[in-house]
Amino acid sequence: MARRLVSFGTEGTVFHREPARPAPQPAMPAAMAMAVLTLDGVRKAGRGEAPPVLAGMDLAVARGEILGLLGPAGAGKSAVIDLAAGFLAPDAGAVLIKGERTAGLPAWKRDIGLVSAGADLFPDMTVLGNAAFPLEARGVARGEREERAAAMLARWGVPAALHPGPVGGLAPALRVRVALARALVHAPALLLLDDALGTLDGAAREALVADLLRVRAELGLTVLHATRDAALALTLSDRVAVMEGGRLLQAGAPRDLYDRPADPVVAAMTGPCNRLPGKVLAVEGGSCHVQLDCGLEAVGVPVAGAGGGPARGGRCVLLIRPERVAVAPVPPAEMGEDAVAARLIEARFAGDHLRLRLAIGEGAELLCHRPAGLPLPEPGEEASIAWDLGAARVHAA
Ligand SMILES: Nc1ncnc2c1ncn2[C@@H]1O[C@H](COP(=O)(O)OP(=O)(O)OP(=O)(O)O)[C@@H](O)[C@H]1O
Repeated sequence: MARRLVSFGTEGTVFHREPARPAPQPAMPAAMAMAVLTLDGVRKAGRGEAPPVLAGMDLAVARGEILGLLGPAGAGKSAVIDLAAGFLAPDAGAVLIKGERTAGLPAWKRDIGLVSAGADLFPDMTVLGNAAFPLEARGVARGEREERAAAMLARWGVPAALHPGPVGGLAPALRVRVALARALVHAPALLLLDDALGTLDGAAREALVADLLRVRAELGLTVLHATRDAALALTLSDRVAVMEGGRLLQAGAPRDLYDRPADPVVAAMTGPCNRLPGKVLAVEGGSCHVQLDCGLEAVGVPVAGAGGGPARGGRCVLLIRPERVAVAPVPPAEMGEDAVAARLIEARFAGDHLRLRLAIGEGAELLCHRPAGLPLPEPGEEASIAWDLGAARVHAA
């Protein structure tokens, strides 16, 4: 029998070949001129028959902002970093740093610092030598550069005096810290991080995220960081830009992206999400009534995507995050008017929460995250589920 799921009470400096008088450039829009980094309609073709690396990318990183580039392998995140760093040239469009076009400007003349995956330190140099290198390349005298490098290393919790030898044997977390000190010692306008925290996990990663946020506040950094890790992107960033296949899918504040993804792909990339396919019965007053393929009837918020919103009679998909599904070890009538029968398939302990797999309707499965310690049904036992109307979002399929 069709049931209805609706609201429930859960809740280096060399000058060369530059023209004496630069050619006049078209006027920049104000927002572009104020951004530290701008990608303006950047295209980059793939190799041979491969699809484009970037298919018309617009992106702006504002001064003082931490912008996370989030996407799967091959999305084009490193390409964006490499374009900003000057390791890659666009086929069309423009890359601007502090409002200045960068075409032809080599990497070492750009006002940037870069930490790539694996940190890429000079293995035979000391910690201090590595951190001081950008100043040495800029002709800063030895005494001053070592003083500045030591101060920057201390900011990252690496006292140079404690690490007098070559960096070759340093632990991964220390390597990343030295690489960060090296990237920032010359006070660049933009810090580029290409999966810089990818070699770290657990406490080491947590500590580095905390230090990045602290140093950002101390120095007023502007950061563009690329990662495949949704949790890291959401935690570290003021804004996240979600990419796939060389395109920007959606950019926004972490909370907005997570709670209001523009489409199911962004929803899946930003965290675990249940997808229940169905057919639209009606769209009225900000609600979308859906006949789910599993036989249940449900209501969610209709979402207007790039191709339009859900329309009566059309196929759709209802999305709901696992933590927005309430579960009770009681029959639906006891849980509430809009609760629906469910059966617990499996409960797995995940530290700060339990991961429940529940069977609903005919052949559908729902993932649910619940804080440990709440009363839950045993596997195989009858149970009930419900969710708030606003937690379910309906997209046209
Ligand atoms: N110089 C280049 N010219 C043409 N294609 C390239 C170039 N560099 C990389 N690519 C291709 O561009 C695509 C995007 O690669 P990119 O490294 O930017 O992805 P990514 O999102 O950073 O992935 P990952 O998370 O694995 O690092 C890949 O298919 C890659 O093979």
